[in-house]
Parts: sequence; structure tokens; C-alpha cells
Amino acid sequence: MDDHQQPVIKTNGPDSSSPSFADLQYQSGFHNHFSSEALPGALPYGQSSPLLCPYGLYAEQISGTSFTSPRKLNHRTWLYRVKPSVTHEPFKPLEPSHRKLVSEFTDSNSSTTPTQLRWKPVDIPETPTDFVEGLYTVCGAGSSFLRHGFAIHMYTANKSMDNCAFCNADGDFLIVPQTGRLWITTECGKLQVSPGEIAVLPQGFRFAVDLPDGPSRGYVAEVFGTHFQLPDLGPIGANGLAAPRDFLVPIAWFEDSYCPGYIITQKFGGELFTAKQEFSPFNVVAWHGNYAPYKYDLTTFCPFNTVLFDHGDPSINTVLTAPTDKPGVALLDFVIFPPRWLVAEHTFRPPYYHRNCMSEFMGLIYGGYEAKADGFLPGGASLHSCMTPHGPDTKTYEATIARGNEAGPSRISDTLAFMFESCLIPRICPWALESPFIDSDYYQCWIGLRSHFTRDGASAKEGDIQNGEKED
Ligand SMILES: O=C(O)Cc1cc(O)ccc1O
Ligand SMILES: [Fe+2]
Repeated sequence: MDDHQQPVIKTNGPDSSSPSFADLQYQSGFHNHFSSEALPGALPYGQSSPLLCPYGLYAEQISGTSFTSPRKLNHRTWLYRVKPSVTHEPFKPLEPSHRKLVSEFTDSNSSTTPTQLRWKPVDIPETPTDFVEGLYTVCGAGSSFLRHGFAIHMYTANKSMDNCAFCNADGDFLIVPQTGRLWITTECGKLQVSPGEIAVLPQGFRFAVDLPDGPSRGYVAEVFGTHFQLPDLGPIGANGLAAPRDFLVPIAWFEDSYCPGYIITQKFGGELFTAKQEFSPFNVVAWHGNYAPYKYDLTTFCPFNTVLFDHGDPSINTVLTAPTDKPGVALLDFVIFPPRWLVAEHTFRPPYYHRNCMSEFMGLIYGGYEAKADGFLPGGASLHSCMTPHGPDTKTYEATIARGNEAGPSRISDTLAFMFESCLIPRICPWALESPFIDSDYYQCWIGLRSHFTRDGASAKEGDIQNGEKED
């Protein structure tokens, strides 16, 4: 993690009339101490909280960790804004009838099953639905109130947020768009996030999502009580996997506009509250600090893999990890399965059959997944909870064996799958279990796996697999 002061203050002229997301500039680095100003001299010099700030701005701090967190874990940012965030009417609960968000998983709002679960991609809604309206929780564990847990949400949306912003008081969002770009305006500036990229919106930041391509669908992992970090690299050394410089943070951008009836929707304990104000919350003219939204392009990930034999554990492809207090035990790992070469000799190359004390939620951004010949589709999802057996489907197993030991190097191309993996056991929301998109035949993909056991120890022959016969 870089921990140095950015020597250069990044500037961006205000352009409220035509914010161009396509040619945005960013600051680079992971959890760096960034500085950015949209007007020259807007950032106070030499102190964070002067009696009078440049341009008559208000100074406001956002703390992402306790004041007394150790320095290397301490995250906070100073925002210099036209009006402070507090200038709004009281929060009122939003009608709960249509809400499908959960942040404290109990037996009254979710249930548990060890069964392998899979969902087909959910249709984009026909009625106008923005990012917040289209967000629903699939599963999770723990509690935002107790600052320990996670939630996995998915969204389908077809319209930009209008005269409103969202703020999540419960945890950090890691957003994985699967289709349709997101133009995310945040208090720190703007992010363009395309499918194949991810964005992290840390707890407490206000943001609004525009959909330049119309329909969008994607996945969101939320963590309570901790933040995403880069994984340690151990024996890999100083380079590889996600590089700190490929994490991109916005530069300051503001609008100083009168917006009657502007709504801030705050997620607090999984419930939504709204408050009215008369101005845009994107009124931060300058900011400095190490607590900020960021994005990351998954194609910049440098994968490592087996170069001789056997199948490495998927942790080798960890992009970001939200830790627990136990070393090596993640509250939530974000792992990807990117395009890469497979070269292992005399090795079963697809994922092995396994049971894991961690729980695995998977999604697919594009292409196919190496362990499933059919049924796991872009925009779909699967959940294999703690100790639930899973692995390649019958077709994948048979095709792999039929290819045999002579398989040379092969490139897995045009695919991007990912996994959210947690040490906590997820409870599943009723609407996800009862969804018309659930694949109730999922178990069938393994039912055809036949015994190839031969008492004399002879290995299966290609013909056995292809014609369905077995020699005894
Ligand atoms: O279950 C899965 O498909 C994810 C996964 C991939 C892999 O290569 C090894 C283990 C694992 O859980
Ligand atoms: Fe797995």
C-alpha cells in the first residue's frame, strides 16, 4: 500500500453543463494520500481546518475508520464544499413495501440451505428503475449494526438517478457491472465504470449512478466494519496480481447548483431513509485524504498460475480482500478467473471437486466458465456455501478426460468470472430463493457423473467416457 503524500495537486475545471465521463482524468494509487482541487488554490495550504477556507468553502471530514485506528489502517478525507452535508431536512423512512435490502441477517428475513444454488440472469425491468430502486440483496451474514458481516446484492436498472443521490452508512460497496456502463458521480469526483471494471464506494460517500448505455445489470458485494485491501503477495514477491497504480481515484469535480427537492437516500441498517435538500451534494471543490471511491480495470490484473502440474487454489487470483481479525481468514475476498494460459501437465486442469469451509458466491461478466459447460451464464450467479460439494459439471469432466494427458498449452480466452468468498455462512433472502430465475435443476449437472472405478486400477480410457461404458 502506498502511503506517501501525492506531490501533485490534481485539478479539474468545473463543467456542470456537460460533464464528460469519457475523457475523465484520475489519480492513481491504492489508499494513497490524494489531493485534488477543481479551482486553483481551493485546497487549504498547511492545515486541514482553517478558520476561513479558500473561496469561502466549508471544511468537512469523512472518517472511514475510528479516529484512533492505527496509522496504517486509518482512512479519512477532508472535503472543501460549498455547503456542508448537514444542510438537509430530517431523514424519513422510505416506504418499506418495495425494499429488498438486508444488512442484518436473521431467521426472520432470510434462511439457510446447504444446497448448491444457481440463478439465471435476471431480466432488465420494463418499468423505469434506477440503480437504487433496482438493487436487491441475494444473501449475506452478520450485521451492519455489529460492524461485522457482508451482503451480496445484485441490480438491474434502466434509468439514471435523477435529482437524487445514494449514501450507504452500512458498509463499503464493491460494484461489478456485468452489462452497461455506470457513470458514477461521487463527492470526490466522477468515475466511468465499464463492464470488466469494478468500483469501490466506501461507506458514507454520497454518489449518483447514471446509465449512459441504458440498461445495466451487475453485482455488488458489501462489507461491514472493514475495508478492502490489496492481498499480501507472500512468496510471489513485490509484483503481480493487482498493482496499486492501477487503482484510479477521481479528481475533484463540483456543481454549485440550486436543486429544489433534491433527495439523499441513506441506507442505514438495511433500511432506506430519505432527506430533502436544495442543492447538489456534489459541491466539493477540493479534497485531500486517503478515503475515497476508486475503480479498477480487471484486464490490468497480472495472473499467476501453475507452470508444471496440479491446480492452484483460487486465492492466487485475489484482487481485493476485506480481512477479519484472524490472519488469512477473509470476511470477503474478491477473486477473478481472467483469460490465461493453462499449461499444467498430467493434471486435471478445471477446478477440482471440492468442499470449502469458506462460502463461495460466483458471477460471470462475460464468456463461459471453465467448470460449467452450460447453465452458468453471464449475469447469472451461483452459491456454494460452507462445505457444500461442487466442481465441474458432467460435460466438463468428460470433455477434460477425453482430451487426455496430451493436452498442450491452451489459452482460456474471452471469459471473466469472479467469486466473492467469505468465512461467514450466508443466509439467503426469500426473494432470491423464490425467484423465477432460480435454476431448480442445477443439481442435475452433476448427477450424470459416473463411476470410472476399476478394481484392477486400470485408468479410464477415452472410449469409456465417450460411449458411456465402463469396464469392470
Ligand atoms: O468453485 C469454483 O468454481 C471456484 C473455484 C475455482 C478453482 O479454480 C478452484 C477452487 C474453486 O472453489
Ligand atoms: Fe469452489
